[in-house]
Amino acid sequence: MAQAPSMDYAGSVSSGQKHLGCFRVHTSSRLQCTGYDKKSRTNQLVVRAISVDHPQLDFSNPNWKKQFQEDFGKRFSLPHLRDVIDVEPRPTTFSLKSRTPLENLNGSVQESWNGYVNDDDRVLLKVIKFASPTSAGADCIDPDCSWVEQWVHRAGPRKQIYFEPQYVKAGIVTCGGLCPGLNDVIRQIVVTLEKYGVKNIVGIQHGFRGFFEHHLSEVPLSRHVVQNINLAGGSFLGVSRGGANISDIVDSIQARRLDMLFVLGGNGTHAGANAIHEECRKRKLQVSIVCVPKTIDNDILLMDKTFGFDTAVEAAQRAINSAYIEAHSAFHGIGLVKLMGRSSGFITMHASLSSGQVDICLIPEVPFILDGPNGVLRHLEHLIETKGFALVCVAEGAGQEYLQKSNATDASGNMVLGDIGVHLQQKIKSHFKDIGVHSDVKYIDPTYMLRAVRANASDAILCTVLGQNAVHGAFAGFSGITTGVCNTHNVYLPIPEVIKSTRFVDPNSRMWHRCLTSTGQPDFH
Ligand SMILES: Nc1ncnc2c1ncn2[C@@H]1O[C@H](COP(=O)(O)OP(=O)(O)OP(=O)(O)O)[C@@H](O)[C@H]1O
Ligand SMILES: O=P(O)(O)OC[C@H]1O[C@](O)(CO)[C@@H](O)[C@@H]1O
Ligand SMILES: [Mg+2]
Repeated sequence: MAQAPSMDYAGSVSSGQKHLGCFRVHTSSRLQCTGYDKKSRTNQLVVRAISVDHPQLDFSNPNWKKQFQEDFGKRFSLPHLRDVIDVEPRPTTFSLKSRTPLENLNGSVQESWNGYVNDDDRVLLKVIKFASPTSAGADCIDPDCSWVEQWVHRAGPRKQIYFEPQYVKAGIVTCGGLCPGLNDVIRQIVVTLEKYGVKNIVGIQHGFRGFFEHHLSEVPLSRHVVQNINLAGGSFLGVSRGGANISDIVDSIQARRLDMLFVLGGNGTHAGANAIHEECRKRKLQVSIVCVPKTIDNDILLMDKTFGFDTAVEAAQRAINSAYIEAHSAFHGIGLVKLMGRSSGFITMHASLSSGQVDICLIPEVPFILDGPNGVLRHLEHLIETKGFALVCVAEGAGQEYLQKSNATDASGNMVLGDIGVHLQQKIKSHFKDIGVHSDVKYIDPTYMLRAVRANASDAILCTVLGQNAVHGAFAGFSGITTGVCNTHNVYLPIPEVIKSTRFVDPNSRMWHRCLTSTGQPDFH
């Protein structure tokens, strides 16, 4: 039997006269809160959409919103070099007019229009006002789902910078697994640095290992070197997992005399980059550490999407369409496709939605049972009976409770998963054999084909924006930040806020409901 998502006690909230006990649901970033119901004399589920960040807020206090916003402002304020060292700003060298910065032809300073981002510019993080915690996808702070503005910092070039470009040495490193668009981001970082006037740009090879494995030398980078690297997939600098000894890395940063480090990676890389930033602060180094989130899994909090995701979804279409053709042409054909997504089902959900051919979409966030009248296998029987074939799309992290746990981890400490695709294939085959119905199961696992391709057009644009904004963030003196897109606008976020947890598909969201509408699948529990 598949288990319901596990829950931990996460504190209590007060709402009016009610005192609610709240539990964190492990597959979501929400809390479920229960309160005593006088009528039934039992604890009842009162609300299931309170943000996990503030279970301690007293909502009966009329000032709670102010308190929340103050705290939010602190959490999302961007760490800056001047917080720990004396650094003076200077006028930017990043010219939007390809002429002397901030000057007209006659030499007078141009005040009216400048095209730079003001340090006080903000972007609204949440844009829906949910009328009730029961609204689809509701993400509430208090049990009444009150509207509270949550502002984050806008990304982009500032008028004032904190480095003298001609003396800057900048490094770029790509960590974790591959992702379409890595080369596009590297390229944009290099050309933007050059636009500021930076001449010393180097690539660190094979992730964090490149900092201390001596045979991995620095790769000099320039517009000329990176000109065409976006035409191929992979990483021009190489990637790796593991090998993040923070103190050694910071020693290496000092020895190399790096002033800026651009770190491209997922959750693990962001944790590493933040630790590097903290160590640099401790040593009072004038070094900016800026991340660009990279993951086909789209599992980074707060962002609309990460680069590479769209391309991976597109690459998955070939596998899904092939499985469909095979299943459709075979007698009682069942196509089964397993797609990447260690703990989040975004690729599988979006690929299923995009193809429109999938009958059953299985993701880690939504538990399912295989056997019994409500199970996946019974529904497959129904599909074979009614339409003669079926197509299943499963995320690699789904249904792990059905598989033997090995407790093995990769070099970065990520859990090595069991193969749900092979398990499902065997279960489906033996089920149809047992009930005496012919079936022809065709299993496709495209694995790395999803991420070893070059970025598609929309990801290439996203990479361009992110790469450029990363450089603007470093020159603006921020460190320990990452850059992303929130509600279509470009922002800087402090790293700890995006790695509080993995981002999951919300089973109460409209997108998951759309997927269910499209597949027509029932609840498998
Ligand atoms: N908590 C952590 N603290 C410091 N460093 C970490 C942490 N977790 C992972 N790292 C380091 O970050 C690098 C990348 O981590 P990981 O292999 O998990 O990839 P990732 O960035 O999460 O990307 P992907 O989406 O491909 O998994 C590795 O060198 C790893 O050692
Ligand atoms: O085999 P590797 O390189 O460790 O990468 C596998 C993992 O990388 C991811 O694509 C994330 O980048 C996961 O979906 C997958 O489990
Ligand atoms: Mg990871």
